[in-house]
Amino acid sequence: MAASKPLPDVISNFIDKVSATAIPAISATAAFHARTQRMRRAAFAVALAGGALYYVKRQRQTANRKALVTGGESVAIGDEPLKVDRNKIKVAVDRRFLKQLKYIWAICVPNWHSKTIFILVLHTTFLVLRTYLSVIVARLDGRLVRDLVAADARSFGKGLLYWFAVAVPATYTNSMIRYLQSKFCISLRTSLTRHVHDLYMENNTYYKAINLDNRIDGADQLITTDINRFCTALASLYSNLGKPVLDMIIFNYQLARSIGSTGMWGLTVNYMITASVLRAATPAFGRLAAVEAKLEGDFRSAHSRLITNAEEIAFYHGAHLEHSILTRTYYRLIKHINKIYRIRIAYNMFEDFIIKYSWSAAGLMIASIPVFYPEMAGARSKAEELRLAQMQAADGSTIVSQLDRKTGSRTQGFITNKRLMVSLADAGGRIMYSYKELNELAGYTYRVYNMLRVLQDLHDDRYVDTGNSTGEGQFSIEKINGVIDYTHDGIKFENTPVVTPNGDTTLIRDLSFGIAPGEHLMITGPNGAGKTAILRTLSGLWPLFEGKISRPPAGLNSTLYIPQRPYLAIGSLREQVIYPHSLAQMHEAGKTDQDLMDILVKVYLDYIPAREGGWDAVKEWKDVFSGGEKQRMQLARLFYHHPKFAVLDEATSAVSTDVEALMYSTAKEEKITLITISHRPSLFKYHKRLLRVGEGESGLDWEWETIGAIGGGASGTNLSRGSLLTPSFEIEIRRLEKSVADVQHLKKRLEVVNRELGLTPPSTDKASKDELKHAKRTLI
Ligand SMILES: Nc1ncnc2c1ncn2[C@@H]1O[C@H](COP(=O)(O)OP(=O)(O)OP(=O)(O)O)[C@@H](O)[C@H]1O
Repeated sequence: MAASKPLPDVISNFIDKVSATAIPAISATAAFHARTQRMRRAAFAVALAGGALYYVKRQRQTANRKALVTGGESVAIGDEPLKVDRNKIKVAVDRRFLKQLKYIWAICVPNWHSKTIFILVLHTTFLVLRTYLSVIVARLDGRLVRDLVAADARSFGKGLLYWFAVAVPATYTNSMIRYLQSKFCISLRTSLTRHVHDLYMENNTYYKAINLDNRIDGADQLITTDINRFCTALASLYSNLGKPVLDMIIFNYQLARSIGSTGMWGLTVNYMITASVLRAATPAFGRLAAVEAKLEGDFRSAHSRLITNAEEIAFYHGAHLEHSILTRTYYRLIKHINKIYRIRIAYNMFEDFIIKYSWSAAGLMIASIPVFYPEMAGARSKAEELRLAQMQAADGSTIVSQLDRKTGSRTQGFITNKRLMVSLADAGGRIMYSYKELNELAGYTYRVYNMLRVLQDLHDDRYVDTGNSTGEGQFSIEKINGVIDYTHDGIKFENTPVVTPNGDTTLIRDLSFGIAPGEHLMITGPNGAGKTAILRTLSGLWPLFEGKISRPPAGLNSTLYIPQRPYLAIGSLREQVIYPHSLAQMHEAGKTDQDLMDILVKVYLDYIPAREGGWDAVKEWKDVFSGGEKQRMQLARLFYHHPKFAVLDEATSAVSTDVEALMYSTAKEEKITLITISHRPSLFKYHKRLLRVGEGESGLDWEWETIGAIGGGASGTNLSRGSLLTPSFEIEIRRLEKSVADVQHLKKRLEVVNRELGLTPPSTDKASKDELKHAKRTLI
């Protein structure tokens, strides 16, 4: 069923439609029946105005609707449609925008004595100074033209000297304004980036933003590009809006003294009408800017993915497909940018017409007031007229010189007023243009605000189910009831379900087991059964929906996790071994390069420093080391940090078995308790306990055993489920080996029987013949 419209909307639409059609219709009828020419004209004017207003409103509504439809559209470029999720973008210069801006401002300027405020005050001082200098320049201009008209060379020369004297502070002021605008922008960006980095890097927020909550995508683009755009837009808006507003106040005051109150009223009315017309005609630039920023992010992340996975893609010959993905993301962006440009053509024409041409005409008309209607002029013009009249009475000058003086004075007044008018029109224009910028700022504000709020939520472990989950699961990301106790000596799971972060899929039911230090544990099970998921839940990366986990406090020397995919950091060779320690921390821990070399001996990598040019060599290590070397480098970290518990998630899959065996023995000798996830039976012997997941018909059950204990499970009975106990692995291995031996035996018997029956041609190979003879002897 379609959602019904709220009543106020329905009523307001009805009123809109009736008034929009009724006003022009009634006025047009009145025009036909009007008795006098004047009445007819008036009725026509009302009909036209009503029609024009309705048209403008419809245009805006259609544009808004189109933007909303585009918000959820499937943009088809190339063969396949790519879904763009832009439904939720609602951006406008409204109260919500101000609230968002206030929130961000509080982060940028935490108190009134911060550096940003100092820059802002200095910036404002220079803006005031520039406005003051503009007034001086306008007056000087008028004076120079007056002296030219009056052919007064001395005064003209003096005026020129003043002109140059003003030029020095004026140019300095202009460049300082530009400099301080940039400083203001940098200061905002620094505060915001610092705040975001703090949020992002604490409490694994960067992990949660990707894996647990999909409210923001492309956090890298948001942090690197969108924050910068927001700060640039805000800083330039302050300049572009602050200065013209100041200009408007000062120039209006100056003009009022020349052109009088009638002129000022004219100016104000002109300003108000044009402002409302422009506002009505301004397209939704905020929303357009927000969508553009998102598409830029998509394009950029498509390129980053290519760089990160270059080798894999090259091996798969995936360039063709990747090329089409890049092209599609690029064309989606360009299609949107082109749309913005097309919208801008019509808007810029309209804006220029209003601001440049109609305002200039209005300005000229108003500036002519003191000339044509001296009685309507302002105080300064009247005082000038009075001064001229007094001079005329005092010196008894001739008619010609009186006229000269009058013309000179009017020219000065007109030029000064015109300059002020031009500056005023410029200021008004910039305020109008700023509306467009304000809209764009609203778009960036929306994105930055959204990112800040989501990061804060994730940082504080507040999640929102944004429709990511199917809702079919037993759990919800919004309700997390599990407890992690960080004060335990060993590791213990009590009735803990292991569930994917969206709460949809339970991977393991009711997991309960415990190990003490020294009880090495091996976790095994089919792919996708949730082995790594157990460790994600243990380390707090995935939510613990129910149950209790007890573990040692978090820290490198408490529990160290060695992941499936080796990670090599940016930095020197030394920093690969000590990661995530810094050099200072290494020194603090009392470790030397010789200690590091001893560690490399343990993992059979002692040839690396000499091969790579020493401990300080800096390279792209992920491209330098082979797969096995990368894994051994990770194990070197294990021996460096020497944790109480080490979690090895398929961490030796690329290492040869003999080296692997030596490393396991060393780790055990060094009293590191191992928790290994692996499918390799050769590793069983290094562990005491075995947890098998993916058991039972549903694949959600688990088994707990003691490795090497005949009639297994005895030592795990306190926590394990008796009904699920199986013989230990050792028994199973023996049983399997016996079965394999039987297979050989039966194969040979089959061969003999076949030969006897003549179903297989006799072998000519001597070795085979001998083998057959031997088989006959032993089997028959
Ligand atoms: N962020 C996530 N959101 C939802 N499901 C996820 C997420 N990460 C992993 N999964 C799913 O959880 C399941 C268990 O993943 P896990 O990595 O624990 O498997 P595993 O048992 O370690 O498998 P393998 O032996 O292949 O490494 C998989 O089906 C996987 O697709």
